[in-house]
Amino acid sequence: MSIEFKNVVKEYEEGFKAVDNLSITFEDKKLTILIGPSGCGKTTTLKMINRLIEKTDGEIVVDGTSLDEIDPIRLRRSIGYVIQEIGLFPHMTVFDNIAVTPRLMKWDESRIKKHVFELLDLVNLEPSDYAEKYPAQLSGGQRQRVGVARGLASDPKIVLMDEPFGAIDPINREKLQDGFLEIQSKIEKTIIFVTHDIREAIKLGDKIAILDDGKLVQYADTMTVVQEPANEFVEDLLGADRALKGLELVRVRETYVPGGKWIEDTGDCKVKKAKDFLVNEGRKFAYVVDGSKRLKGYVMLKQLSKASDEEPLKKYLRSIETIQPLSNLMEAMSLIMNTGLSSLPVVDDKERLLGILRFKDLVNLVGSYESSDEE
Ligand SMILES: Nc1ncnc2c1ncn2[C@@H]1O[C@H](COP(=O)(O)OP(=O)(O)OP(=O)(O)O)[C@@H](O)[C@H]1O
Repeated sequence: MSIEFKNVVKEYEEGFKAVDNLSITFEDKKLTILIGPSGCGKTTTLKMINRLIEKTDGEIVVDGTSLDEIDPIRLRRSIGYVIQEIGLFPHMTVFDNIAVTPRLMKWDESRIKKHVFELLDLVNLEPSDYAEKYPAQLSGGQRQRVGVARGLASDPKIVLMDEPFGAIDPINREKLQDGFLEIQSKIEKTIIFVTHDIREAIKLGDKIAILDDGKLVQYADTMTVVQEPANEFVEDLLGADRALKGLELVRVRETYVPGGKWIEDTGDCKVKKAKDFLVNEGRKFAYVVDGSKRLKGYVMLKQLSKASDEEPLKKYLRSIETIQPLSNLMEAMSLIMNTGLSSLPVVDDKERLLGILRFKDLVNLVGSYESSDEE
C-alpha cells in the first residue's frame, strides 16, 4: 500500500510547525527511512499515519482513501507499530503480548496460536522456549524481536517503526538489523522507519527521506542519497569518510546486474556448446548453471580452445566464490580481489544464479564517493 502526504502540516503552538507542508509518497512494499536531527518532525510524521497525532492541514491518502474517512481505532489495528522496548506489557507473556491485536480483531484462538508461533520463528525466537516467558526474563535484543513480531501480528500491509533498535547495544543492534532485513525480504510490507542513525538508514532503507525543520530536504533511493547528497546538510549527515563507509553500507542487491546469459549444463553438455557460446558472445569466460539455474562454476575460453569439441564440459568447470544479495560491497570487493575475475556471481540461498556484480561498478562507486568528497 502506498501512502501519500499532500501538503501536510502539523502545527503545535501558534505558528510553530513541527511538520511544514510535507508532500511525499511512501511507496508500496518499500522500506522508507525517515531521518534528520532531533526535533525535525520524524515521529510526528510517523504518528500522523496511524492518527496517534492528528494533522492540522493537508491530506494523507492510503491506497486512494483519505485517512480522515477511516475510523482511527480501526486504522490503528490495521497498521503495525513498533517502538522502543517500553512497548511490551510487562505482566503478559511473550505469547499474549504478540496476540493482543489478533484478539482485538477476534481471530479464533487456533489461528492466533499458529500465527504467533510463525511470527516467533520469523524473528528467530524458538516458540517452545519463549512463548510463555515474560518480558523481564528476556534480553533487550530479544524483547525487541518480540516487539517486531507484535508489530506484524495483525498481518498489516503497513508497518510504522520508531527507532525500534535505538535502545540496543551496537553488536546486538547489527544482529537485529540483519535479521530484520531477512524478514523484510520475505514479508514485503510498506515500512516507514524512523532513525537518527545514518548507518542504519543506509543499511536498511530502500529509500531515504531526509527531514530538517519539518521540511523534506531530500527523498531518493538509498544509493542516490549516498552518491548525490542534495546539499551540505545531507553531506554532513552522511559524514566525511563516505568512500569507505559507502562500500561497507551498500548491499550487493543495490548494485548487481540481474539476469544475463549463461551456459546451461544439465549433465551432458559438451565443450563445443560452451566454445560456440563464448566465441559468439565475445567473452573470455562464462558461468555454467544446471537445469534449475544453480551455479556449477565457470569455464574459460583459453582452456576450452585446447580441448576437443566432444569432451564433457564438466572436465573444465572451475569453482568460484559467490555472493548473496544481502551481503555488503566491502565483502564483495575482497572476494573479487581474490578471484581476479572482472565480476562475481550473485546467488540466492539455494545457489541459484541471479546475476553478476561487476568490478567496474564497485570501482566507479568508490570514485564517485571520493569526487563528491572533494567538492
Ligand atoms: N505535543 C507537543 N506540543 C508541542 N510541541 C511538540 C509536541 N510534540 C512534539 N513537539 C515538537 O515538534 C517538533 C518535532 O517533534 P518530533 O517528535 O516529531 O521530532 P523528531 O524528529 O521525532 O525528534 P527526535 O529524534 O528527538 O525524536 C519538536 O520540536 C518537538 O519539540
